[in-house]
Amino acid sequence: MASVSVFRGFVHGRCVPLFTHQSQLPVTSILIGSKKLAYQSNGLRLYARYSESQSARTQDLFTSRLQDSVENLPKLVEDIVQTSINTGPRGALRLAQGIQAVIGVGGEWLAELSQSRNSPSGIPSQLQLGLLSPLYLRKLFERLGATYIKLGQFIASAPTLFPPEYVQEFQYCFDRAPVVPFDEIKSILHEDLAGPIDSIYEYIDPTPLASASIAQVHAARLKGSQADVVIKVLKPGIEDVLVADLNFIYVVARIVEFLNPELSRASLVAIVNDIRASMLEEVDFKKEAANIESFRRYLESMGLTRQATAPKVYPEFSTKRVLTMERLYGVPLTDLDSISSLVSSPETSLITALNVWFGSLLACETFHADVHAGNLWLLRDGRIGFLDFGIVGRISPKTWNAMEVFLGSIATEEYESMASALIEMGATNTDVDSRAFAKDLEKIFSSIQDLDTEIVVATATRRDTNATAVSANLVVDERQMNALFLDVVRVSESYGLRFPREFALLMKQLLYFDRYTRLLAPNMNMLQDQRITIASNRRTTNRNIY
Ligand SMILES: Nc1ncnc2c1ncn2[C@@H]1O[C@H](COP(=O)(O)OP(=O)(O)OP(=O)(O)O)[C@@H](O)[C@H]1O
Repeated sequence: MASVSVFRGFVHGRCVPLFTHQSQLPVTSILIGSKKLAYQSNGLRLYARYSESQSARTQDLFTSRLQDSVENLPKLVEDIVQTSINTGPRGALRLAQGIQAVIGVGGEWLAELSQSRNSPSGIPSQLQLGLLSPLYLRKLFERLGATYIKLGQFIASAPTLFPPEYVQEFQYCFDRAPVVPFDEIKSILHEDLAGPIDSIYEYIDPTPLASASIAQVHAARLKGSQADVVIKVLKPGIEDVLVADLNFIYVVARIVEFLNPELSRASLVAIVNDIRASMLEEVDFKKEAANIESFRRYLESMGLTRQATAPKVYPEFSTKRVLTMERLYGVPLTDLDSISSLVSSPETSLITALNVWFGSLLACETFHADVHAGNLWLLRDGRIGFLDFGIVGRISPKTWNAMEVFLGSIATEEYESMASALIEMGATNTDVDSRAFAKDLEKIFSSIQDLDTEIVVATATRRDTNATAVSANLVVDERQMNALFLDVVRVSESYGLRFPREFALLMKQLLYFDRYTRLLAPNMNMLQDQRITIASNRRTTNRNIY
């Protein structure tokens, strides 16, 4: 029977040659002498070199790891083959582009290196790690395009997960992406829209309003109604690039998780799968148009159109790659100076934004799941403008009920209800010891006393009575807040809980809103303020009444 060599891998930190061959033997593990261990399962046999000096416990661990590996190997191979088939020829093209990018940035690094060799101060630290140093890795990501720029943005916004020098350097990934020439944009419009472009648009500004990683946005005016619009155009070839890159990243994650099963606890593959699914949704503007429409319907049905809006979509001039929508005029919610010149109370605007967004969690089919400052504006007419519905989440009433209890319990420090809310949300078949879980959560939250905090004191004077009210609020460093939530997730996972994607999406939005609160209403507590309609208020109100 012929054996097929698969690859060399690491099992429990030791390099082992892995290979398979056909066999019909039942599942067994055999230690062959002191040097070799064989394990047979599912018609596969796997050998590993092994040393006598290992302790019995390590041998057991080793055998069980090996057993897992063998069981997972056929699925891994099948997955890799299937993913390669799905990727098709674009995989080869992307590989060539990848090599070109590495050669390009590698060349820059070599040139700088040879220059600094002659300098008396020696080789600067930013060159020492080669292409893995923050500067060159960021340059490489930029050359590799959309997917990696998005990954770069992820690194830049996750200071708790990545070293500060990388977080700092990858902030540049939020800058403008390379501009697609207007002629290419015009030819996409020409291909996608029914009828000549001049018969639809009176005018299109050839200089883009924005050039992001996936799309480019141009200001325009419609022919008949003379309405000011923007045209969001998907950058050419972006879908192929995303499919090839995300499939590649998925395969790498699968292999890494196979070689180091410890990582499966951090659900590496699940994270990559989530990123893959949400990024591929973003490249279909028909979906984005449908999300905007459902948000507008929500505003209409709740009577909120005077407080907030999302751009009206022109479906007759929109396709999968082109989105024509009403142009909004406003400033990001973080531009405090401009906001103060538009409204007398930035705090009221923030409360409106929070109420509209919290309300959408249940009353709208989807919720906006990317409320970074570029997507949340204060409009010139004082309304809140929600832009960019590329990433949305859906939350079931059951998850939201549990989420309400969770948020309420943060404010009231009730760890038993926090534990049962998390158990409710995190799908698991195993019985969770909720008391022990509550104790662990309490430990995490009691560490909040060790966080760097700052007390913000605000005063307000009533004109009629001249009475002055003083309020104080504890402000916790944003990074530490992030770390706190990660700790909650980590400890929950150690109890076998797996949270739905919505949980992470919701937490991320809360962190954005937390940032806006610090800026626009530093003396307000988002989770406890009576003017904001979320669970914790209702719970507190009820408790006060009864
Ligand atoms: N309806 C609109 N009115 C005015 N400006 C708009 C409108 N839609 C988009 N823009 C401008 O274009 C920019 C990019 O748009 P959008 O966020 O929808 O694209 P994106 O590709 O999803 O960007 P990113 O990936 O950075 O979130 C916005 O930040 C805004 O400046």
